[in-house]
Amino acid sequence: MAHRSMPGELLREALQQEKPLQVAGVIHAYAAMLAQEAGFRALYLSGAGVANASFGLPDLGITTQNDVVEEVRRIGGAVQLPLLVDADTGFGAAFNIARTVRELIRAGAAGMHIEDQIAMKRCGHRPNKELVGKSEMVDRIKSSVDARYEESFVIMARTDALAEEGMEATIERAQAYVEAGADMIFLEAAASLEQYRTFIAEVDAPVLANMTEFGRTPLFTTSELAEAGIRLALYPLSAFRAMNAAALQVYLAIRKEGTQASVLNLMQTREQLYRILGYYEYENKLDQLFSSDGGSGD
Ligand SMILES: C[C@](O)(C(=O)O)[C@H](CC(=O)O)C(=O)O
Ligand SMILES: [Mg+2]
Repeated sequence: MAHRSMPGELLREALQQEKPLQVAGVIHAYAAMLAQEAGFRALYLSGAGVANASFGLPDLGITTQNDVVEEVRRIGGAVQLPLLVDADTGFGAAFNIARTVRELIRAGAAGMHIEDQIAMKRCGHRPNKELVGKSEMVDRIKSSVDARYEESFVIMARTDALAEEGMEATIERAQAYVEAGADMIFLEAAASLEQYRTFIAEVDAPVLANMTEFGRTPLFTTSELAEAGIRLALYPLSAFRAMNAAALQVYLAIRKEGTQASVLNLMQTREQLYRILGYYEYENKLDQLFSSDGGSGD
């Protein structure tokens, strides 16, 4: 039987094909289909996205392991692309973290990132983040690596230390995380390309840069990031923010004008929606299987 690549293998392959690998945030299954249509090789499920979009909650460590795993399953049912998953602080202590890893693998994720904030976490681009000590984070990584029964599953360690502790301490942390088995490092909230360069020179693992909008990190281009040595460029909520702005405009227009005529240009057409869903193939299948002459006769 032909070997079918595991999601983790697909993510690792994609990392070789594109430098930096652009990773598109998708808040749900249909967004994943849109990102696939646009040609991305890797997708991302944002913790903020799950909290904000699916639950109307802020990104403060309120959603659960199961909330995230459920979303991973749905996305995996819609697309084949490898999915990197935001596991926040791992959803508990050592055994919970181990279960997070196993459940994510079972749900079809390609990898996850786990961060060094305390469980009552905040968005990485907000002030007053609080971190666990280096050794506690090392324990989180060890629990993750130990629980990984599919070896290609990517365990990425995210450090939020830069804003709180400065570059030297951040590098020390990242080195310890790699030593503990992290495959890749997510350097959160860097403020300049120079910071990426300094960090990458000292850390022996592929580094991800978070290009989230309206945060601490300027919106660097892929060529700027490539030049600085960045291997993954993340756009966690870009499409979500755009969807939200468009949706609000549509709601306001309908309410104010009594018709949606003026905002049709903001909308995807029925034809576009159906094409990306593969709707027509389903319809053909219906016709083929259940056409009126060969049917049950009702
Ligand atoms: C990447 C992130 O962890 C997320 O959940 O998407 C957020 C993104 C954001 O709030 O802009 C983060 O950077 O903490
Ligand atoms: Mg997050």
